Amino acid sequence: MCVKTITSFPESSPAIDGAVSLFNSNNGRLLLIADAKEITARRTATASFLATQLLAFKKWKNEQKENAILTILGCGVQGRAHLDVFTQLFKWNKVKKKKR
Ligand SMILES: NC(=O)C1=CN([C@@H]2O[C@H](COP(=O)(O)OP(=O)(O)OC[C@H]3O[C@@H](n4cnc5c(N)ncnc54)[C@H](OP(=O)(O)O)[C@@H]3O)[C@@H](O)[C@H]2O)C=CC1
Ligand SMILES: O=C(O)C1=NCCCC1
Repeated sequence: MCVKTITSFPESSPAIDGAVSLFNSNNGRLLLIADAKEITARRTATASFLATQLLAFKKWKNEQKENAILTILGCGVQGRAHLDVFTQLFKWNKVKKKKR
């Protein structure tokens, strides 16, 4: 059994904090408490990549793949996690990062 507790304070930096608690589902014992920031960052970026692959990459012709540009808007925790996952799993012609 697993519970994730998240706080979201958009004016704070980073905006998201929290904890993941994992319990043994046979006896209810607490097994671990982990940082939810890291897990949420990796989970969300991986889900974005899978969605992009199913909805876009699979339908692209070779020419579109060769000319693809990745643009990251906002360079916080999610921006960095998305940059990591999207550049590791797909080859881009150009990568742009937009900060304010
Ligand atoms: N769908 C999902 O599962 C999830 C969604 N989220 C959402 O993703 C978003 C980002 O979260 P996270 O990366 O953790 O937050 P962070 O606080 O780590 O990063 C937010 C970034 O946005 C930048 N930013 C804020 N306002 C502007 C602006 N006007 N123009 C350009 N950049 C701006 C900040 O810049 P600066 O450093 O200058 O302040 C900061 O780098 C949030 O809306 C959050 O709710 C998060 C986790 C999971
Ligand atoms: O963990 C999630 O999923 C979140 N979604 C929206 C913003 C906060 C975290």
